[in-house]
Amino acid sequence: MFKRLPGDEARNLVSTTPDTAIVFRPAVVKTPAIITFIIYIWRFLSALVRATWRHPVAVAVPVALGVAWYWYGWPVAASLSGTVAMALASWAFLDRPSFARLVGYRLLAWWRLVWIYRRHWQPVMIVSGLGRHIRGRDYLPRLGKVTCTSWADMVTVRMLKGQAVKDWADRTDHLAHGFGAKSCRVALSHAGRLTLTFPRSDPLASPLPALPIPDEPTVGPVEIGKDEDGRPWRLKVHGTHVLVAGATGAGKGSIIWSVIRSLLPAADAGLVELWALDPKLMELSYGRALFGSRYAATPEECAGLLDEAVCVMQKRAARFAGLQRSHTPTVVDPFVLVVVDEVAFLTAYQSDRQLRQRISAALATLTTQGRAVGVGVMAALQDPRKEVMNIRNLFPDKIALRLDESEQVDMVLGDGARDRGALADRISPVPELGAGVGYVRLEASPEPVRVRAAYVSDHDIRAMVDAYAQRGEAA
Ligand SMILES: Nc1ncnc2c1ncn2[C@@H]1O[C@H](COP(=O)(O)OP(=O)(O)OP(=O)(O)O)[C@@H](O)[C@H]1O
Repeated sequence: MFKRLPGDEARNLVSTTPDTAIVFRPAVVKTPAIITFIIYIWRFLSALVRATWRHPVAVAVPVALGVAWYWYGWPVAASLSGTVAMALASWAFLDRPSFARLVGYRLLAWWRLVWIYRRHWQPVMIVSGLGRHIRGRDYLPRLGKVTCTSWADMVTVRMLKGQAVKDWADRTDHLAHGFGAKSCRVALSHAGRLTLTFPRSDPLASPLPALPIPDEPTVGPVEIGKDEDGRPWRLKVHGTHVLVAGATGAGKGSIIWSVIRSLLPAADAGLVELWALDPKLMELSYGRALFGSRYAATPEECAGLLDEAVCVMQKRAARFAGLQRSHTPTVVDPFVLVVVDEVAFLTAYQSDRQLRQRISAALATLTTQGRAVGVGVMAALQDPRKEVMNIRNLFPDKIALRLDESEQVDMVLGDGARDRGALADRISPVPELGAGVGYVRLEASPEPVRVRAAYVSDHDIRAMVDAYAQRGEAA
């Protein structure tokens, strides 16, 4: 026997099917044909005005050709279109970047809007659960503008009322596959509006050679690679602390060495001091001469060097107190960058408990108080779990290179970073494709940015040592 549910009787009473006792017929109000006609004409005219307003050139070209055909016949129209096509082809040939910016990417964006996004919008939204089909009506998020760059499509979307960014972030896989892309990133642009980024190609797929050493001493954001838009990746090291996390072979060394490389002229001019802690005795020992006496490898030496850095910091803080609130690098008070390779060797894997506590306390002191007085820490580590690195949140700026597990991404970059598209666990383990590739999340911006560090080879490091260690000795 089926259980009778409350309301079953009412369902039989109020029914639209003719075999039940009481037949309920909803009133049908017929809309006069003229009103429907006016609505369609209105929609057509407003779409026409909108298209002319938004795409004046795209509308003017076919209209001009149509007018030429009508008034002067098809040969004139054909030769006119030939001339326009030739002019565009020569423009593309002579100045590709400006042609791509002003014509190419706009045409591509229009084509992809029509052929990819508008065509698949309804099924992708319904199947992914971002749209609803209720009583024969579709309620879909509004597809906005599509903009193309050299590597990706940026699609603006107006969310349905009541939707949250997380609803979209949870469905990036559905969106990517639905629109034929490898991945999708979600960013909030305004209240209720999102920008979805669908990469078409990977501009960071090939390794970058080491960047030239700057001509002028610079402590400001240093150029160490490229971001996904093809712009130089400039990392701020003065006035912050940077944590670099990545599995073995992820390319942590390329970030450390690219930063050191770009600070060399400033170090040479006395505006920067590079202090190196190299408990693995692998990475930094290669350029040991660049650090002079500020190089430590054994845990005891590392603890000593960190204590020294805390001392410098505290003396400066005492001198600056009440006089200045931020640090400007000078020869008297240079910016001190403490570089720590594999910090977990000193904090988690260190068997001597007292030494471990001393090192952790020094690192915590530097990362909480150092940046205002010109002492920064840049630490690299493989395993970002809290048990291994309990002070990871004290680093304002974080970089996640290739990681082994998806949960580690948020551990490094902060909550929600993976949902926003920082897929560090999906970076290729093949060094040519993925080493040095990562996501940066800066203190000032919650959006993770995909980047690739330039590769500083052993040969480059030797050349750096030859050029700058000798100068340091001579000075
Ligand atoms: N930016 C880069 N671009 C291209 N290839 C790179 C880059 N960085 C590193 N590689 C390649 O990847 C290999 C591993 O790099 P690296 O030793 O720096 O990784 P790591 O993260 O420091 O690893 P580990 O923690 O084991 O020391 C290098 O030998 C090099 O061939």
